[in-house]
Amino acid sequence: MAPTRVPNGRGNKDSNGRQGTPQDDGFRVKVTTRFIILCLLSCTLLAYAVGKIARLILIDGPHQQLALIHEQQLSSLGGSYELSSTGNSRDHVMKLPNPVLKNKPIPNTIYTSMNFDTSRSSSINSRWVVVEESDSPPQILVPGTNQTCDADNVETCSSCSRGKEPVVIESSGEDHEEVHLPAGQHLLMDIRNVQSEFLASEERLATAMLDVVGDCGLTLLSYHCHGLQPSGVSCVGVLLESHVSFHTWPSQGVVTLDLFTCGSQSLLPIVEAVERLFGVPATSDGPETVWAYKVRGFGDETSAELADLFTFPIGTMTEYKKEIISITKKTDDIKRGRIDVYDVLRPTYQTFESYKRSLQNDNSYESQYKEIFQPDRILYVNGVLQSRRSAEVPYHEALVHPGMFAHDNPKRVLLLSCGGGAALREVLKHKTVEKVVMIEEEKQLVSITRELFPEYSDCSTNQGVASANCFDDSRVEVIYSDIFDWAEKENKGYTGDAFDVIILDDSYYVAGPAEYGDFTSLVSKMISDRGVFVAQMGQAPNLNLPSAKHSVMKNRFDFIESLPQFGFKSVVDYEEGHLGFSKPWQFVAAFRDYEMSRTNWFSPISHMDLVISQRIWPTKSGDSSLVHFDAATMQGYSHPNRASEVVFCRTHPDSTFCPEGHGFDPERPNVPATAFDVRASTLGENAGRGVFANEEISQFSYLTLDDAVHPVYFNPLCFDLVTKMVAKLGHEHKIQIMQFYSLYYGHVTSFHGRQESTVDSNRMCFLNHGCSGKSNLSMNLTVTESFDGSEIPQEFLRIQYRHGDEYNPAAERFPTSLTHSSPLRDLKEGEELFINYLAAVNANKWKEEIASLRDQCNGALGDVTAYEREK
Ligand SMILES: C[S@@+](CC[C@H](N)C(=O)[O-])C[C@H]1O[C@@H](n2cnc3c(N)ncnc32)[C@H](O)[C@@H]1O
Repeated sequence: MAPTRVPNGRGNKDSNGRQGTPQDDGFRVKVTTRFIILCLLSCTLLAYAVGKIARLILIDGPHQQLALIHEQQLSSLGGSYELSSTGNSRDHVMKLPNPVLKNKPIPNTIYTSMNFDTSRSSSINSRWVVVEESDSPPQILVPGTNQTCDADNVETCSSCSRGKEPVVIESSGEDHEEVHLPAGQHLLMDIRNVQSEFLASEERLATAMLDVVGDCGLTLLSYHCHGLQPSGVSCVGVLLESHVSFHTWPSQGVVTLDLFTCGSQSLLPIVEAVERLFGVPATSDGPETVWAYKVRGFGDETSAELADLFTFPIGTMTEYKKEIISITKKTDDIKRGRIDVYDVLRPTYQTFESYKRSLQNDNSYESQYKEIFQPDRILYVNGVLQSRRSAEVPYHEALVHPGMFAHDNPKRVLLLSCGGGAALREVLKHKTVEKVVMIEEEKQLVSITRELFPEYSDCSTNQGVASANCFDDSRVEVIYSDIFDWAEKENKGYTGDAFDVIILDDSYYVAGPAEYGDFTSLVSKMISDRGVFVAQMGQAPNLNLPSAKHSVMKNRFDFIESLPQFGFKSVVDYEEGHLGFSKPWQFVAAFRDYEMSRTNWFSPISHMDLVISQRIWPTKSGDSSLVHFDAATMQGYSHPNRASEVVFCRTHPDSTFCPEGHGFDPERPNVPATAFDVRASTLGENAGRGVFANEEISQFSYLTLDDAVHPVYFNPLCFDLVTKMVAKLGHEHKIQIMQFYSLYYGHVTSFHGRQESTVDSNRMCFLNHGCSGKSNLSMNLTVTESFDGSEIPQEFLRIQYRHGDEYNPAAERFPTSLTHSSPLRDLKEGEELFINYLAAVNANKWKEEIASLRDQCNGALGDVTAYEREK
C-alpha cells in the first residue's frame, strides 16, 4: 500500500523557502474503508492468536498437568474418575448425586453465590436440590440400622428427626413446640485409617454426605465440592438447618467433618452414622474416630448440657469414647432428668495405642495388666459425673469407712441415695453390721448400675457375706421411695429403730434446692444417741472461694454449720483427692457422741490399723479387703484442708482461731529456756516450786519455743490406758507417777474426744496458777477461781472450745498439743510467771476443779506438794 500524495491546502515551500505551486504539494494518504476493515480483521486475528497461545502456555498447560497428575493418582488408587478422550478435566464424567426432596415443598430461600477463579481446582462441582414426587410418605433411615421410618410422623419416629434425643422413658404427656432460639448443635468428627480411594472420590464422599443428611432427617439444599491438588477434597453442604462440611487427606487416610444444625435436638446419635458412612476402613484395623460435641449459640440449655458430661467426654476430642446408655425422663423433675453411661479412655493416663495393645495376648505389659488400660466407665446423672469405675473403690471407701470407724460398734446402718450398691459393699465389710436399710428414690438407677457396673455390688469375695451380690444379703433391705415420703407415710415421722451410722451420697438434699433443714431434722430423728452421720458434699472448697454468704455453695455451708443445732456434738469435714473427679471431694461427718467418735476419729495409726484388722472381714482370695483406705489414710482425714479453714474464716472472721491464724511470727522474740529459773514459789510453801524470769522479758515474746514444740502428749487412748493401769495396779504402783505427771503437770483437754494431756517438756511445766487474776501469761480472762456460779461462763467456754459448739475447721487445724504461752505485759527480772489454770480445766468437772483451785489459792496444800510430801 503506497502513500497517496495529496495537495497541501496551505501550499508547500521548496527547499529555498519559496512557496510552491499547488501542483508541487506532497503525497496525500487515502484511507479506504476496505483498508480499515482489513486492519481490524487482522488485529482481531492477531489478538486471538496471542490469547490462545498465552492460555495454552499459562492456564491450560498447568491445569492439564494438574488434572493429569490427579488422574494418575486416582488411577493408582483405583478410583472411578474418567477423563474424556480430549483429556480435558472439564469433561470429567462424575456421577455426583443430587440432593433430593421427596414429597417436601421446596424451601423458600434466596440463593447467592460468589466464586473466585476456581480454574486451578482439579474439579469443581455443585449440586442443587431436586424435587422427586412420590405417593408414599417420605422415609428416613433410623441411624445405625437399615430400617426406615415415617418422617412425616416424627412422634413415632423420634430417633430420626434431626438426630434422636436420648431414649425417653417417661413423658409428661404434654407436647411442647420448640421455640426457635438462636442456638444449635455442633458435631465435630475426625476419622483416620480411612480408605484413600474413598477420600479422593467426590462421588463417594458426596453420597456419604447425602446419606448422613438423610439419616438425620435434615434438608440439604446444595453442596459444593472442590477436588484439590495435589490431593484431597473439600465439600460444604448447605442445609436448611445450617451446614455440613468436610475435608479429606486421601494419602493420610483422614477426613475431618463438622455438622452444625440449628435447634435443640441432639446430634449425638449421628456419630455412629457418620462413622459408618465416612469411616470406610483402609485396613482390617478399621477406622479410628475422635469426636466432640458442643451445644452452641444462645439457647435454652438443659442442666445436663451445662454439666460435666458436655465438657468431658462429649465436648472433648478424646481418643476413645462410647455411649453405653443415655436415657431421659421428660418430667419437670430436674433432680433426675437424665442418666448417661460412657466408656472412655482417660486422656491423661491412657492412650488408644496402649488400650489396643492390652487387648492382644502378646505378653506385653499392657496385655498383662489389661484392667489398667481398659476404658473407664462413667455414670452421669443429669450430666453430672456421679461415679467412675476407675475410682469408685476409693470413693466409696472414703464415704463409708471413716464414719463407720468413728462408731465403736455400728450395727444398724442407713444408706441414703447410695443406690449403686458400692456403699453397701463397703458397709458389709464391717463385722459389726446386723442391718442395712437403703432408701433409694431411683429404682432405675439401681438396675442400671447393677447391670452396667456389676462390681459395685459384688460381695463374692467378702468372707462375711453369703451371697455373691451384696443386695441379696439377708441383712439388707432396699426401699424405693423418697426419703421424706418414706419417713412420713410409713413411719409417721420416723418411729423405727435408730441407726448407728447414716450415710448420704447425694448433695441434692444439702446443696440443692431442697430444704436441708427438713432433711437434717429427719436424720436427727433416725440416728441413735451415739450415731454418726456422713454426707458427701461435692467438690471441696478451694482457696479462692468467697465467704458462704456470697457463695453459690451457700446452702452447703449453711447445712454443715446447722448440724450442731440438730444434736450433733462435733462436726468435721474431710477431703479426698483420689476419687476420679477433677478436684478433691469433700465429706462431712457429724457425731452425736463427742468422746467416742472423736477419740476414734483421731486414734493413732497403729491403733487404727488394729481396729481395721479386727473389724473388717477378710477376702476369700486373701487380697486386702480395703484398697485405698487404711489407718494412714484415716489420719490424713483428721485435719480439714486449709482451704476449708480459709473459706470458713472468710465467713466467720471472728470465730475461734480465725483472727489468730496459725504459725509463728518471726518478728516476735523467742526467749530461751536459760532465761528462766525454777525455785520456791512466792505463793507460799504449800504451792511448791514456780518459774521466775532471770532477765527482762518483753510482752508477747514466745517462751522457750524450741522446747515447747516437743511436749509430752498423752492422747486419749494413752491417757485412758494410764488411768486403767493405775486403777488396776493401785496408787502405790510406780505407774502412778505417769498419771500424776500427766494430770498435775499437763494441760488436760478433750480436743480429740476423751481426756488427753499435754505436758511441757521444759521448765515451763512448773508454772503456777495466778490467783485472783494475777496471771501474767497466756490469755486474759476476767473469770477467776473465786467464781462460784454453777453455769460455766461463756468466756471460758469460748477458750475451752471443744469442737462441739460449732463447726470450725480453723480450730480443728490448731496444733492442740502445743501449750506455748506469751507474757501479757513486759516482765521484770526476778518476777514469777503465772498462767490462768482456768483456761485448761476440764469443762465436765468445772465445779470440782474451780473449787480445788479456790482452796489452793486460799493456802490449801497443793496437789504436787502433797504428793511429794507423801513420798
Ligand atoms: C503444774 S504444777 C506447778 C509446779 C508445782 N508448783 C511444783 O512445785 O512442781 C501444778 C501444781 O502446782 C501447785 N499450784 C499451782 N498453782 C498454785 C497456786 N496458785 N496455789 C497453790 N498451789 C499451786 C499445785 O500443787 C498444782 O497441782
